[in-house]
Amino acid sequence: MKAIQLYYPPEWAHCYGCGYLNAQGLRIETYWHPERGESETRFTPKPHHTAIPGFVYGGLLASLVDCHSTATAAAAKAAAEGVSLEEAPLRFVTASLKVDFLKPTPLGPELRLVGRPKEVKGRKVVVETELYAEETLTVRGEAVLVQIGEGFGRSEDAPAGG
Ligand SMILES: CCCCCCCCCCCC(=O)SCCNC(=O)CCNC(=O)[C@H](O)C(C)(C)COP(=O)(O)OP(=O)(O)OC[C@H]1O[C@@H](n2cnc3c(N)ncnc32)[C@H](O)[C@@H]1OP(=O)(O)O
Repeated sequence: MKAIQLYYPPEWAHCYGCGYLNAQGLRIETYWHPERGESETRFTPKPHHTAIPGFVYGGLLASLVDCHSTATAAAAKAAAEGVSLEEAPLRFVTASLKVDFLKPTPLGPELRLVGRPKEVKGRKVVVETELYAEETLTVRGEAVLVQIGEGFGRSEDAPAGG
């Protein structure tokens, strides 16, 4: 199975969280499981991703939820449209990101994010994510992702980062 991010065309592959062309980035890989209607990302934080010793920095966890959600949105929209990402790479950016830190996330174990599309409507997809450290749910996220066109980032409305 090919990670959703690997379908991104090169011009969309520089993102700090999910761009395969960003050597300094997290380069997360998300997989879509059509039989479950869910996505999954696995990531093992490094020692420098520390918040307080022994626990993962929350900003990193938010980044994981963010980029996991954009990938989930692309796969969910493609599934809803009955197209493959190969033939129609769909481009989503994050409009809104909500992250609840339910418990401290231990630094060391591989983390597992499970995403489910809650709404697929027009250009908008809402994705719910659960993040587990081993079997413990430590973070819950909800993101609103909006599909964009080729001209995104080339106008005066371009975002400052991302
Ligand atoms: C395979 C290749 C992939 C390649 C993808 C690789 C990219 C990876 C990106 C990684 C994630 C990031 O960090 S992205 C970077 C951070 N994000 C950004 O910079 C985005 C900055 N914001 C924007 O450019 C804009 O606000 C947009 C594009 C998000 C939305 O503006 P718009 O295009 O005018 O959309 P608009 O018509 O107003 O809204 C469309 C729908 O979304 C809803 N909506 C819009 N904003 C919000 C919001 N903040 N909270 C809730 N809902 C919202 C609206 O109510 C509407 O729903 P309804 O009425 O239809 O129900």
